[in-house]
Amino acid sequence: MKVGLVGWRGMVGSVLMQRMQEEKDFDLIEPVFFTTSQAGQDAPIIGGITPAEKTLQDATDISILSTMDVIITCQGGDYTKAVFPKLRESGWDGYWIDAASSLRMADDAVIVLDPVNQHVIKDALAKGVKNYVGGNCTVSLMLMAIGGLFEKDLVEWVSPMTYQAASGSGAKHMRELISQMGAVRDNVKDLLDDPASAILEIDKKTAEFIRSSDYPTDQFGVPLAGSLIPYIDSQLESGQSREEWKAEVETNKILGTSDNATPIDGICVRVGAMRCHSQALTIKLKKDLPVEEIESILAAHNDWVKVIPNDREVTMEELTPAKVTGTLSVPVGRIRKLSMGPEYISAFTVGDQLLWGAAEPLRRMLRILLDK
Ligand SMILES: NC(=O)C1=CN([C@@H]2O[C@H](COP(=O)(O)OP(=O)(O)OC[C@H]3O[C@@H](n4cnc5c(N)ncnc54)[C@H](OP(=O)(O)O)[C@@H]3O)[C@@H](O)[C@H]2O)C=CC1
Ligand SMILES: N[C@@H](CC(=O)OP(=O)(O)O)C(=O)O
Repeated sequence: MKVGLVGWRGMVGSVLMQRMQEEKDFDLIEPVFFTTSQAGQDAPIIGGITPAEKTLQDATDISILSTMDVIITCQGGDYTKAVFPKLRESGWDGYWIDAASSLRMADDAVIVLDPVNQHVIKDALAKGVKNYVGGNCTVSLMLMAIGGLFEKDLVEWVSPMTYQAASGSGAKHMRELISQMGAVRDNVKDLLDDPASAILEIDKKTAEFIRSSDYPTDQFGVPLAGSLIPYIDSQLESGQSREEWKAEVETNKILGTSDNATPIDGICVRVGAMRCHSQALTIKLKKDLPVEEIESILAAHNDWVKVIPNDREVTMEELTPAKVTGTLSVPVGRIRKLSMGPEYISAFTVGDQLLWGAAEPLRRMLRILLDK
């Protein structure tokens, strides 16, 4: 299979390349590397495979793109909007696998997260659907964590309150978060070095610095380190942010449930984590189940979810971005009955936003096509 790779050197694309090497996907495909800015430069040798096309191909050239059996793009929504319609209009009938959100809600596209919706993907393939799009990171990570409850039709509604990492905004934002962290410390270094200095002086100097124009905020526009940003993506008429809107529409589409049957709504917040999104979930179940049964349903759902007992020490060790970052593990813990009633439970989950949140569902979709 000739597989065109677009966006492979970006942040999501690089994670995809890493995973494809680890899983030896390159042994099974004929890769062709595309670029929007470096056409003609040397193509990379990834996974020990020298590509047949030894130079980077122009990612806007419809005639070259249309010779691909599959195109995987992590290039972003603007690229998809500019190239995809022209490619289809040219008569190209290959498989389009995309990380961007632009095509997600289109009728002829499936949102892919195969540990959760393999049946939806298989049905779509049988019907000849050719467009497969990765879901929003918070949505995919929530479903990897509590997919078992949805599978057993136990969920009446969910309210996810998110703690989203800087990586969701892109590589430059990750760099800025670290710059902010370093700047905060540098600003009070002398006071920190002096054990006799007053904490309120350190605090005052820090607060003034974070609010000042000297604080590096070119990317986020406002402070993140030492603060947080309670708004992600654009503003909608409904009062939701676009990120919040995605929770309900994408979850229901992934699950193949019609008319947004399961309400899912909460507030999305950016925090100073690097690449792991966390979410505190309030879940109303359709019936009262013992916590042990809920835990075993969650644990049995897929190979990556890991139920963390609601114990202080284990939770502090296991249920954090610091622990999970760079791994495919999706721990879920803090599972307990809430005082609102026996059907109301809490849960807290963490997942790597670039792996299950972005690259991994795309990689696995390619594998599904290869195994077809
Ligand atoms: N960030 C995220 O968390 C998520 C992102 N996505 C989707 O993936 C898209 C891409 O995101 P992301 O990977 O963060 O974007 P990046 O900005 O890291 O990469 C996008 C493109 O920028 C170009 N580029 C220019 N300069 C550089 C450089 N110095 N290093 C690497 N690439 C460079 C590359 O294209 P070229 O080679 O053509 O110049 C690259 O493919 C998003 O727009 C979004 O649609 C989806 C889920 C999560
Ligand atoms: N919006 C997400 C990242 C992202 O790219 O989402 P989407 O794929 O839905 O555009 C975040 O900021 O964390």
